[in-house]
Amino acid sequence: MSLALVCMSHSPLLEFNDPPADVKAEVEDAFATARSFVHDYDPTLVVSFAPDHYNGFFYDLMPPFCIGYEALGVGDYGTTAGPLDVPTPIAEQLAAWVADHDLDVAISRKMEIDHGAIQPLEILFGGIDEVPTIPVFVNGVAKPFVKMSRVRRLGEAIGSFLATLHGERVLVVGSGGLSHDPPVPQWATADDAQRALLLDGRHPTAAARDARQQRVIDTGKAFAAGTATIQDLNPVWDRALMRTLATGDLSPIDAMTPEQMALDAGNSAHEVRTWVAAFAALGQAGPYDVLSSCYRPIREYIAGFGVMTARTS
Ligand SMILES: O=C(O)/C=C/c1cccc(O)c1O
Ligand SMILES: [Fe+2]
Repeated sequence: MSLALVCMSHSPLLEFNDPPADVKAEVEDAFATARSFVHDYDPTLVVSFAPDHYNGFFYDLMPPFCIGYEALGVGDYGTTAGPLDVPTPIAEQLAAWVADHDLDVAISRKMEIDHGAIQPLEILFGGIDEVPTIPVFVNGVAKPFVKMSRVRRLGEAIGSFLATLHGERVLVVGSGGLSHDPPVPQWATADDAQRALLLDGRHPTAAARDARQQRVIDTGKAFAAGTATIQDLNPVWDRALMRTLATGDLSPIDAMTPEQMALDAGNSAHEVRTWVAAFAALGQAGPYDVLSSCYRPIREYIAGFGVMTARTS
């Protein structure tokens, strides 16, 4: 049984802030390469590892991982709102398999997902319900964070299940990272209004959503102009991680700690957990080859921006 993988940074600023034309063209090329890879592979099932940014998961109940049995996009930053085509019986079997492999994963029969999960589906497939998709939430924003070894083990457990699905062509997607520090509030430093959002800010008014998003868009513009106070991108860290993922030996990642990751690469660098889970899943089908790999630090997007495709050898 073979598996295929696309890992990509996401940024809600793709449609709002423009980097220099050559950089934008490089990103478009990387997306086109990934699209063509996916088109040739022609997946029958997608498993999407993605974080959330306090649009679907809040501190009233924040799991480290959650498998969606049904899911819908919330429509932040102009992304598609509405239901995904989730194959519920397969998602249920997946959750049972993962539980049987000693991993404690939440499930949701109504998972609300944001740009983190929606953007790759739109970019790769042109829509959110084109191919049956099981969304797997991997917390990459809200402390506390589980160990990286736990993320690797989740990916391995999911990959070992996918390897049993004869007759399916499964694409695993990891969405997020790499180094970046967008102005997502942190509980410890949040004011009262921000804490209310972090606690249970589901379904904001359009005005509240616009205000929140405008702050991020403005920060991206200021970051590009050199006037933002957020932590800088770290291309050395990003490229090193991409090299490790490409080797097929993910064991060095177990030593990464959340504290050091945030210091080195920003508070949202934890989103790389999705890449680690996706590569760990891919590795369960045997050795793999990275077929394309592209990287640019892009301040306009507030993202160390990487796109990788890989496939079982
Ligand atoms: O508005 C948010 O919550 C997040 C914005 C953002 C900005 C840049 C890169 C990312 O991965 C983001 O999620
Ligand atoms: Fe993000």
